[in-house]
Amino acid sequence: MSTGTDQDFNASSPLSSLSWGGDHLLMLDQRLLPEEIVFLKLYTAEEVWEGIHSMKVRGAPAIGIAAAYGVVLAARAYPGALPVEWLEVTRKACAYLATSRPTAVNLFWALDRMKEKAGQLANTASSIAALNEQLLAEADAIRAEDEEVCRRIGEHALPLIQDGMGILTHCNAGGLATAKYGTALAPMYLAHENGISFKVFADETRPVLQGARLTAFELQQAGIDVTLLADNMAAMVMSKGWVQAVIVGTDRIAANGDVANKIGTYGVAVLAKAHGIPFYVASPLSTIDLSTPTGQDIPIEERAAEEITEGFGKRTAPQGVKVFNPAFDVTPNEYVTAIITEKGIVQAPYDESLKDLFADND
Ligand SMILES: CSC[C@H]1O[C@H](OP(=O)(O)O)[C@H](O)[C@@H]1O
Repeated sequence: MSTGTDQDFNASSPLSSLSWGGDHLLMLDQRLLPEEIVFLKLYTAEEVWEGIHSMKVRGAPAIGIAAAYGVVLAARAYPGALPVEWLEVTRKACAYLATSRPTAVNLFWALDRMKEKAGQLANTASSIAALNEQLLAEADAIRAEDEEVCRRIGEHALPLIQDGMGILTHCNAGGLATAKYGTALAPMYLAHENGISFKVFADETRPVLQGARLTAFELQQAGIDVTLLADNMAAMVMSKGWVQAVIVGTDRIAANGDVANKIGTYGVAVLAKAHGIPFYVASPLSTIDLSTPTGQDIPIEERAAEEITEGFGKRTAPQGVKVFNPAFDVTPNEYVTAIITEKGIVQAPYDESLKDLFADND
């Protein structure tokens, strides 16, 4: 396990995906990027559920943060004065928001934390208004902690980026997927701020095009050299010697180090291994799920056929054709060179090194 420096950095996504507006959650509609920048004011847990499910907000940490504020909105809507009823409202909101998407463990991690906090608060002799203020403070803390966690991931990963390197990434694990900085993109922002010269190759990441629409957008805005690739081009750029490292994010890491991430990541990992290129996964501890034994136990979301048959705004496949649209795949741990966390970089054997990360949390 390595230890990072205490550098700070300001660069990140040019836009914040989520912020609290006093009585609403302000959510950037990421489905409209990069052409349109539209912020939505959400006033109910139902609107937050829909924002997560339809991917207006996406990215494991951002999904967890949005859900936390969704619980706050539900609690604030309780009209009564009984803490026991208030607690029931918050618990129902947590269960409801947990149905919005199945794979990113940050959603359940954040909701479990909000549920635990609500349980603690309901046992105090506070007014409902005070309970709501303290529950909001917990959602704010989840957001603020994620920002610090991503910054630390950037610091620990910084030594992996040297002058002249080419780095390939898949999907979007940038500031838009988190509170700020991102996970996989955090070291890229920090390296750029430190004057390191490197190139990024961003897979467009079909079918929702998070790489083209979000990663290319974020990095271009930050002045980072980014080249957009169709997903079937990764092998060629690796064969040309243009890529010296792959850095991706993740939605859930199982206890054995298997990594669930955006569909297509597994293929990139196999290609990286075939070309002798290190494959790094940037992950907050909140995305590591020791209660899930292996990658085969991770629920993989399947999304609507239209994301594939009409993803570019026009039909590109025959009516009635069968479609398989898994939103994630699982990269077996043997393809993972190292996992970069806010506590440092860990390597195999992951069933031990991941457990050690949580040892001093007990
Ligand atoms: C920093 S988490 C980013 C992670 O989430 C993305 O999935 P989605 O856009 O469907 O929420 C993708 O797997 C990214 O690697």
